[in-house]
Amino acid sequence: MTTTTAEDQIRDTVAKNDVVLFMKGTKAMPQCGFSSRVAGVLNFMGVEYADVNVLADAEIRQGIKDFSDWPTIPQLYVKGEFVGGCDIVTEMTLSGELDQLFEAKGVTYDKAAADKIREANA
Ligand SMILES: N[C@@H](CCC(=O)N[C@@H](CS)C(=O)NCC(=O)O)C(=O)O
Ligand code: FES
Repeated sequence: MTTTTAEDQIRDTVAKNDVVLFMKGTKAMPQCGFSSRVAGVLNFMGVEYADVNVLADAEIRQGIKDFSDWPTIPQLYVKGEFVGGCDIVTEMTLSGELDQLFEAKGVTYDKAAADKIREANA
């Protein structure tokens, strides 16, 4: 008999999707401002990503914190690597580091949209 743990599910999800956002709510209907901000950036930048609603599963909600050793939600993963939460993703968007990461990892995104976010926050 095999059992699927939250950790197995998390590993599988980040292995199968280039970009994954563990968040509260969904990309279409975020349930917290921090999750909403990161989903909003990814949506605006036209990034294809899987959204995992931690509010739907208490074991995933805890499991993702153990997986990354990071205490909060949202959590962004690119090509299996933990990138950060809301503060880090916001800073990386404004500094252009997120663009660099997507380019280095071969993730398609709309550079003009990223520039617009930076112009609006300059
Ligand atoms: N400073 C954090 C803000 C995120 C945050 O504080 N999240 C809290 C409230 S949504 C959280 O996940 N708490 C643990 C939990 O709700 O399981 C970031 O940059 O992502
Ligand atoms: S759910 Fe209250 S701050 Fe995120």
